[in-house]
Amino acid sequence: MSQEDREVDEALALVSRATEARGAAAQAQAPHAAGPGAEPDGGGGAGRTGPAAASSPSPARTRATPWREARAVAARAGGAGAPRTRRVALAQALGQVLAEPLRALTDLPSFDTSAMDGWAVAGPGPWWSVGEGGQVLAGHAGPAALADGAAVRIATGARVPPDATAVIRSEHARLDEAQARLYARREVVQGQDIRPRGQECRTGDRLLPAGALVSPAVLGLAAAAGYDELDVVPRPRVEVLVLGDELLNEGLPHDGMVRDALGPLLAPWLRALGAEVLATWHLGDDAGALHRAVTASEADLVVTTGGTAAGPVDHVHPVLREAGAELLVDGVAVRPGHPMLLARLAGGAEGRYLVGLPGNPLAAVSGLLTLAEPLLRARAQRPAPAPYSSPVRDAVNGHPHDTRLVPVVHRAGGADGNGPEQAVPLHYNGPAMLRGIAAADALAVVPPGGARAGQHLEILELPWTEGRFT
Ligand SMILES: Nc1nc2c(c(=O)[nH]1)N[C@H]1C(S)=C(S)[C@@H](COP(=O)(O)OP(=O)(O)OC[C@H]3O[C@@H](n4cnc5c(N)ncnc54)[C@H](O)[C@@H]3O)O[C@H]1N2
Ligand code: MOO
Repeated sequence: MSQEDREVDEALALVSRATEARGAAAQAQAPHAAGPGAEPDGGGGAGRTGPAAASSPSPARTRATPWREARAVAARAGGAGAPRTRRVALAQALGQVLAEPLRALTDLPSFDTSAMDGWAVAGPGPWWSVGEGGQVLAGHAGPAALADGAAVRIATGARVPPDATAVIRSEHARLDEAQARLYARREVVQGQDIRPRGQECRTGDRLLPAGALVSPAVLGLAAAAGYDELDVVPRPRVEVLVLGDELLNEGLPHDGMVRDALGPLLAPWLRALGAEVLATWHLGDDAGALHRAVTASEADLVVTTGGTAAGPVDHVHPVLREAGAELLVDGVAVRPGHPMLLARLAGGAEGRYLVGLPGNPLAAVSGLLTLAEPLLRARAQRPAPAPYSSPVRDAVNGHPHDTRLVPVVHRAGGADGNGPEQAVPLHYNGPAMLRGIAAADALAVVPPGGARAGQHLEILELPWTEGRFT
């Protein structure tokens, strides 16, 4: 490993082989993430739980939904209700998905077009130069038909005159000005450098399917194909409620208070998942305020942070009960993040939902990807990315019963760095830590029991690596 690699490893806090070898040996006894910077799973809650909690059955454990099933439940919830569509001006469609297939409103090109600056010619040469020194320019109405044996100057993008048989690039032609005769410097092939009408598409051709993400290139294609507006799936509206009296919005932590790490993280992350974020509210630990906010919200999805566990100020469960919500997922067999929940809120013909994220920051990210992401994806009718897996460079400790989500970076394998890509697990993956995920490219899905070095693990990309634009 070069010095530079070492520095990168250090900067990204990568798990060292030595650490993992130790960890793998200890795996059978110790279910938790090992190595410097890792915390015992479930140990982020200010010492309220010990390492033994994960392996001793608890009420939460018995009703925890398996990780994959929890994602499927969330996707089904997001997909419930009638499909929705909204017509927006082209520029507003960026980053949204097409509600209808994009069909060409015109042939493209819509006329026979010169692909080069040069001469349009009819029949075999040499040709008489016609047009009195003028030329056929792009953006002009139909030129006159070209007589057999004639040549006229033409610009790239101009309409090719009727009866022209080829275009000769200016550098491949020689004009004898005295005689007004044009000679080709090389063989001329019928149709050369003419883009025939309809070469790219015919009117009505399906250019893209419904569900395609409107990228900058799609905007360009839609404009070329004649669109001023597009029918897109409206972004799901999300409201974020940050709970906790101990949270500060600025400055250094002091007197047992900590900075709110989730308010700044959630709104842009949710936007990257295709949502429109209506607001982020800081509600403290006030059950009344939470009840009012949940019942009054007009969002399709309310996301809360903190208050999911069973502490004295953990108000999410009681407030949901009081609000007549139906719990669809109440705890997930995943680390971190197992207290996460999904509820269907009363009211709203198309279904309104609440995702309760645990307060520990990486646990909240886990809940975001486990419950909010599939729900929003289905609601926005975005197709799920093709699942993919990557071999993990180092062994990763597993939880005995639960799935683990572990931040990883993608790195080329092999001693020379030219081998196939591997996922390298990062340090600082404890539930209360963001240091690992902030350096990560993705999260690896580690099955119960852990993974061997080289084992293929499912990879969850972070949404900004998927190329979202908003
Ligand atoms: N008796 C038990 N206690 C806990 C359990 C359990 O099963 N039994 N689970 C632990 C696990 S695991 C997690 S995760 C947390 C979930 O707790 P809550 O969702 O109720 O979250 P809080 O108690 O409000 O906060 C937990 C932790 O996170 C900090 N926090 C909260 N919000 C933020 C924020 N916006 N930015 C930064 N940090 C935040 C908070 O200060 C606490 O340190 O419960 C365990 N306990
Ligand atoms: O382990 Mo908790 O689920 O810290 O996230």
